[in-house]
Parts: sequence; structure tokens; C-alpha cells
Amino acid sequence: MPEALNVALNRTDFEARLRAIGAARYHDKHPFHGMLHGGGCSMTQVRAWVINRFYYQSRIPLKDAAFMSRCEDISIRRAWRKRIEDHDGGREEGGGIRRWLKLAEAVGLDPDYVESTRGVLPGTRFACDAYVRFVRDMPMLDAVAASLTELFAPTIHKNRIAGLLEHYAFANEDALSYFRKRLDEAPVDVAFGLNYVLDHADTLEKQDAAAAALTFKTDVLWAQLDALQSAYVSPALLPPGGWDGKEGVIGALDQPALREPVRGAAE
Ligand SMILES: O=C(O)c1cc(C(=O)O)c2c(n1)C(=O)C(=O)c1cc(C(=O)O)[nH]c1-2
Repeated sequence: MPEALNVALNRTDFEARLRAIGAARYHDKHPFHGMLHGGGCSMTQVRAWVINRFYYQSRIPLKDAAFMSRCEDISIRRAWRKRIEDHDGGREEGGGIRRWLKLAEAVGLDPDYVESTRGVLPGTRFACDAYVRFVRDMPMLDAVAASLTELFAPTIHKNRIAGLLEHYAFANEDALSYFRKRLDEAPVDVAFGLNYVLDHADTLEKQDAAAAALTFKTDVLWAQLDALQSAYVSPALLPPGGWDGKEGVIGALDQPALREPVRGAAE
């Protein structure tokens, strides 16, 4: 191979390489998201998504704590610990996990049931646990690069807020506060993470490793939606122990807020 092909990309071109991974592989392109955002999901499918996605939410602070536990650089720890606070909140209030459980209640689920993580699909569990393990075991550069899917999250969060508000009776600002808050939180995290990766991936080998880590993370996200699609979209193939469409559902299902969505074209 000619020498020039073995040289690391400059920052601009390497960032473009990372962004191209999102453009090709991010989970906004998964058909389940098209259904969810376009009003094509039944309320049972929305509940299944809320139950399974809670598992992802619950693993995020564990992976950030795993990251912190290996990080010798105090200035990085000072910046990174915000991520745990964003999700776990204070002792009494706040935090993404509490906001996610508000969404669970809004779709008619018992938050204790959701928090129990019973009924989470095996594919969801394997994918999310793999992310925690990856961040615990891989080089720091790879661990940070894996979080860079958040570069692409604000667009999907905005589309989700708009799509859910348009199509689903349960959706209001309170129920969707998780996503609204992430619009402020994620850009801070991703600016730090992107700078770290651009600074540290200073050889072609490291750039390849960072790109592979980001690709791995897109697989973590995609696999969670594959699990939902397989279990809850016809022809449904519910694995043993997966949520049965009934357990944990509380309150009167004929209440107006829990009406089935107004179906529209998938966006
Ligand atoms: O709704 C989404 O599509 C989505 C995607 C991602 C992501 O790209 O990993 C995150 C989030 N949301 C999110 O809310 C969040 O807090 C988050 C943290 C992380 C991470 O890897 O540290 N990703 C994401």
C-alpha cells in the first residue's frame, strides 16, 4: 500500500468519517422508529418500547460509572460525572430515569413494574449489557467513541417529540420531558466526547478503532429495535419471559389518554 494511504485523517476528515457512520447506521433508520414516530404503533407496542428502552436508560449510569472507575485524569472525571447525575438525579428528585418512569406512567404502565426490568427481551438485555462491558473493558478512546452516537440523538429526539405529540393521546410535555431535557444535556456531552476522540485518535490505527467502536454502538442501538420488531410486530415471535402485553398495565385502559394513536404516514 502506498505510504500516503496509511496516514491518519486530519480532524475535519476524521469527524466526517465518524458522522458518515451515523448517516449509514444510526437507529433512526430502523422501521420500528418509523412506526413509533408516525403513529403506526399500537399502545401495546409503545409500552413494549418503553419497558425495553428503560433497560437501556438504566444501564447508561452503570457504563458511565464503569468509565469513571478507570479514568485517572481528574479533569475528565469532573466533566464526565455530569452524565451520571443527568440520569440518576438527586436523592429525592430529578434525573432521566425518573423522567422515563413518568413516560411509563403516561402510557399506562406501573413504574415499579418497569423498574423491575422483568419482561425485558433477551436481545435488549444482551445489547445493553454488551455496551456496559465494552466501556468497562476496552481502551478509553474506544469507550468515549462509543458514546458518540449521541451526535445523532438530538434529531431523533426532536422527531420523536413531534411525532408522539401528533399521533398519541398520552403524549404531552410532561410525559415527554425526558426527551426535551436531553436536547439540552446531550450536546454538552457530545462536544466533550467528540473533542476527546479527535484529540486522541492521532494515528490511523486509533481512528480505525474509534470508528469500529462507534459502529459497535450503532449495533447496540439497532439490536434493541430488532428485538422489539421481532417480539411485538406481526408475525410476532415473543421469547420466553418477554412482556406479554398485559403485566404491569395499570388503570382503566379506556381512559382518553390511553386511546390508540391516530395512524399517519411513517416519517
Ligand atoms: O433516543 C435515542 O435515540 C437515544 C440514543 C442515544 C444514543 O445514541 O446512544 C442515547 C439517548 N437516546 C439518550 O437519551 C441518552 O441519554 C444516551 C446516553 C448515551 C450514551 O451512549 O452515553 N446514548 C444515549
